[in-house]
Amino acid sequence: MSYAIEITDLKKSYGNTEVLKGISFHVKQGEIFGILGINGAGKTTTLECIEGFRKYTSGTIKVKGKIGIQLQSASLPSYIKVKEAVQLFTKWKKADTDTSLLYALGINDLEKKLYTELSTGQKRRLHLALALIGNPDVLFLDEPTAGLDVEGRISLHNEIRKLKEKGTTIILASHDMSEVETLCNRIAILNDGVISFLGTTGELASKVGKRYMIKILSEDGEKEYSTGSIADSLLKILEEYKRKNITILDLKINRGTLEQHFIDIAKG
Ligand SMILES: Nc1ncnc2c1ncn2[C@@H]1O[C@H](COP(=O)(O)OP(=O)(O)OP(=O)(O)O)[C@@H](O)[C@H]1O
Repeated sequence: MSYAIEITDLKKSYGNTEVLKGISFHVKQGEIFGILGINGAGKTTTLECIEGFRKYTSGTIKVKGKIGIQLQSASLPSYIKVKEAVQLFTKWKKADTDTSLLYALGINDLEKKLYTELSTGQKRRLHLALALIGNPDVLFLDEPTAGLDVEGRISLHNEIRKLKEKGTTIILASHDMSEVETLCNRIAILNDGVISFLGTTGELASKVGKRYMIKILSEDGEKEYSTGSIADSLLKILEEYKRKNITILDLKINRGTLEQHFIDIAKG
């Protein structure tokens, strides 16, 4: 198996605070790998160490091939034109001048606009286009669709999938489980400086599949019950409502979502 990224026992401290306490994982060539965690879990720190932007305390990091990094918002000057940003990155990466990326990402008609005039979605697309200049083998995305509406997210997700189909290895950080579920082959969930889950989203889903959520809306308000056995629990719950003479207005049963399981794991 060929790996694009290999991380072994990576540790990073800011002052006396150890944020990464020895994490190890590898990313296979051509896969989309997701790093998940709640705010402050260390996702950006991990990405920046791998990208080479941040010094780490110890451990080893190996990355194969050319890398492309999607900028965070506010990384570009407000008054740079889209065209100028593209030219700057093309020169910096010693790449061929090529506007097909702008066409592919649907932002070709924005060339004369100033960065500050772009919408959040347009900025994200520009950041992706800039990261793709020079045709990277490994692409780093940090919260690639943060702040986008549903349509914007779906459309950017499609672009990311197309890149995977072309063979680009993608590592992305997100706290959005649904984004990761739809895009990633494998994920690592960071919690308290260590990886608390490493595997496929399918493996995570099979754990979740064993639990169900029963949601009951009554004249007393809404209550949620988590159970592994619908029949036993539902019977007990309904008997309880009958005994207390509380009217049930609505009842829903859902399979536990990956989101709920992620929150359980991410918060330890
Ligand atoms: N430059 C820095 N100096 C000191 N502490 C920092 C620095 N950057 C990050 N931290 C701390 O390290 C921890 C991890 O931060 P990081 O940004 O990597 O988390 P994250 O998972 O990406 O969070 P978010 O989802 O909020 O972006 C946080 O507690 C943060 O306060």
